Amino acid sequence: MQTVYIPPKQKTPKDKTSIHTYGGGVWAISANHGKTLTKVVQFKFKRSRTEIPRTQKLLLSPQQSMSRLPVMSSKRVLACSSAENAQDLAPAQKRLRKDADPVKPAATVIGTKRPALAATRAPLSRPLRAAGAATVAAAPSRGVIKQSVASAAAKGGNMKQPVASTGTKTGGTQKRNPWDLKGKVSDMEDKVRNYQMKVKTLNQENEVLQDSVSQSQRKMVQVEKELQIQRSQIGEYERKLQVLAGVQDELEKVLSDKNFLQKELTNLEGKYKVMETLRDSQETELQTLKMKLSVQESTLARVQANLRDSEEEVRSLKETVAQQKDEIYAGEMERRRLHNTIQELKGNIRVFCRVRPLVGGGLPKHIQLATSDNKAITLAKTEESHTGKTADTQKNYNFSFDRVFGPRTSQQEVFEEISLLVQSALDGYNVCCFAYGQTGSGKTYTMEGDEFDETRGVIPRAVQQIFKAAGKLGEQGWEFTFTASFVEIYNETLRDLLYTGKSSKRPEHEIRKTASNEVTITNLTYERVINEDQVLGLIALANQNRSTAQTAQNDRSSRSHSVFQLDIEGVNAGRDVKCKSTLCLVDLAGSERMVKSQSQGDRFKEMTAINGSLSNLGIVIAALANKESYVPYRNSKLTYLLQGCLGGNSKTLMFVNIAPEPDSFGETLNSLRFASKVNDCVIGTATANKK
Ligand SMILES: Nc1ncnc2c1ncn2[C@@H]1O[C@H](COP(=O)(O)OP(=O)(O)OP(=O)(O)O)[C@@H](O)[C@H]1O
Repeated sequence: MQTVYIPPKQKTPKDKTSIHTYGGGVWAISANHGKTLTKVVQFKFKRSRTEIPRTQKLLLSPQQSMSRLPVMSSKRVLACSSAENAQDLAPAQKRLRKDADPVKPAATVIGTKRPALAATRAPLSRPLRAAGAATVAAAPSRGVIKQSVASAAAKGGNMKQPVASTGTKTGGTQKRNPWDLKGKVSDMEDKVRNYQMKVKTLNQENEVLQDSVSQSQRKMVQVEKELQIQRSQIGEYERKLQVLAGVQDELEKVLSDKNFLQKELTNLEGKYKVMETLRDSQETELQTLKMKLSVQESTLARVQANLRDSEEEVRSLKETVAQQKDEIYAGEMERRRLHNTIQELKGNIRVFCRVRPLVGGGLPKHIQLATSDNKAITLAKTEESHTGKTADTQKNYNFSFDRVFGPRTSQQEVFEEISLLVQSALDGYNVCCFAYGQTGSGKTYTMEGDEFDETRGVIPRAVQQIFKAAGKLGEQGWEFTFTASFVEIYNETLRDLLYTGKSSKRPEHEIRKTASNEVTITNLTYERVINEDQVLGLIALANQNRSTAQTAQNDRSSRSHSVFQLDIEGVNAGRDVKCKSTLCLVDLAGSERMVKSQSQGDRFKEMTAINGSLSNLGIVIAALANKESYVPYRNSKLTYLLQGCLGGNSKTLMFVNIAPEPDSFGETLNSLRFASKVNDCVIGTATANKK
């Protein structure tokens, strides 16, 4: 007989080691997840009075323990199949430890010489109570386990109480006498049978528990799968949560925007109300305006009807105007024709005589002007008797001219007589007006005059008339261009009076005739002018430039001819008519004789040139009057320059200016004689330069 038990003093260590039976062995499994598995087997055989003297303690790994499990026949065994099983059973062990007393991990093996007693391998997971009652750690059902344990405990309790077949009883069990070995053997055999039945029962329970464990494992696998699914779902939920967090942020932003928009909406609503009010007022105003508009439209309709009538009237008037323009043009042409006829009747070369007033006013006795008309002048000379015995004789020199102006004749009256000639210049006729007379006789006064309006001479007044008449002709479709030049002839040398460059670089000039037989001067300034002021400016410039060489009698201007020319070109595009003419205004040099001036040197040269040019002027005029085949224009610069204005295609006016002083009698007589010769000339009929 042998008895296996765990001594009460061997407590389960507080290091959470649990005790299990397996394979007929008793196992102490530490709490480190079964990695350290201690096999505790304690056999205590009581053979007669012999006691197994020593306790055997084995420390094995789970694998070793599995391969070296001892065989236990009818002993209580604590076992563990493997570390893995130990891990699986750990939670149940914890529960068991709460109920069971701690079991000392060490096991004492009694009777190691009888391992065959544990031949039947016990099923896994059968923890035992320290007091001998076994507890199954990995029981699938707590109730089952407890029941089994209770049963085992009850049986264990019986196990601890040896049955005495013979002998005295101790505690209800008959105690056999020491010598009753047979009885003892019988008791032991009973015990063995009990244990075998118990083992059988335990094996059955163990199978049930294994089934339960495998079910639990399957469930656990399923639970793990579910756990995995739930984890993945959790992951999915977390992702969704993140998305939802983003959505929440968006939502917050949207809410913020919404609040902002709400405020904006509130503001806009306020503005909208204001606009509505404004709209209402504007609608009212619009209605008023519509009413006004309808009134205006009706008015407009009336006005448009009136306008149509007016347009019709305007068309009619335009036709009338055009007709009248034609009539005006025809009248203008007729006026020109008549004007030209009158000029021709008056003679294409006319002579006006003008007597300068005396310094103190009045008229000297030797100059007598006709009172009947203004065309005669008598120069009377009283000749004293050489013997003194006879009375003084008076010799009269009578001259008649186209017009004689007395000393009181104003500049305006003088100009009125020549204004018709100036008009001819715009009609396309060449017009030449020159002043002849001795120095100081009033030539410059007649041609240029003074600065003031009343005393202005022929040139400024002619220029004024030209531009005024050109403006009026513009209404009839005429467009004019004017080109001015101012040249001085001194000692038969041409000088540009409009020159503005350095005097050292003053160019020389020559008179040339163009292919169209027009006279032109090389290197001369031809200034395009568009109004009267420009021309007056040029005249002022010319006066500045004019040479003023002083002499005993007068300045140089007296001994030079100044020629102002205004070239006029007119175009009437509507009637396809052009005209071209030149207005030539000449202030001749003084015509006094050399004897009187007692000229010497340069003065003599000057006078020779002057007399030459003036006498040549008379010769040319006479040649023209006599219709000679050869007219010596080129004998002097003056006649050469005035060739275009003196020919048959021009209207010429000569002023003969006479000084009233008695000592100028001779020069006056000479001037009047010269003028009378010119006046007797009848130059051919002038024709307008029209194309
Ligand atoms: N009709 C006039 N009424 C008033 N003063 C006049 C008249 N004619 C000439 N005079 C004056 O007589 C003076 C001499 O006249 P002006 O200079 O015109 O003579 P001129 O013939 O041009 O002399 P020159 O040949 O030297 O140029 C000037 O002071 C001028 O103002």
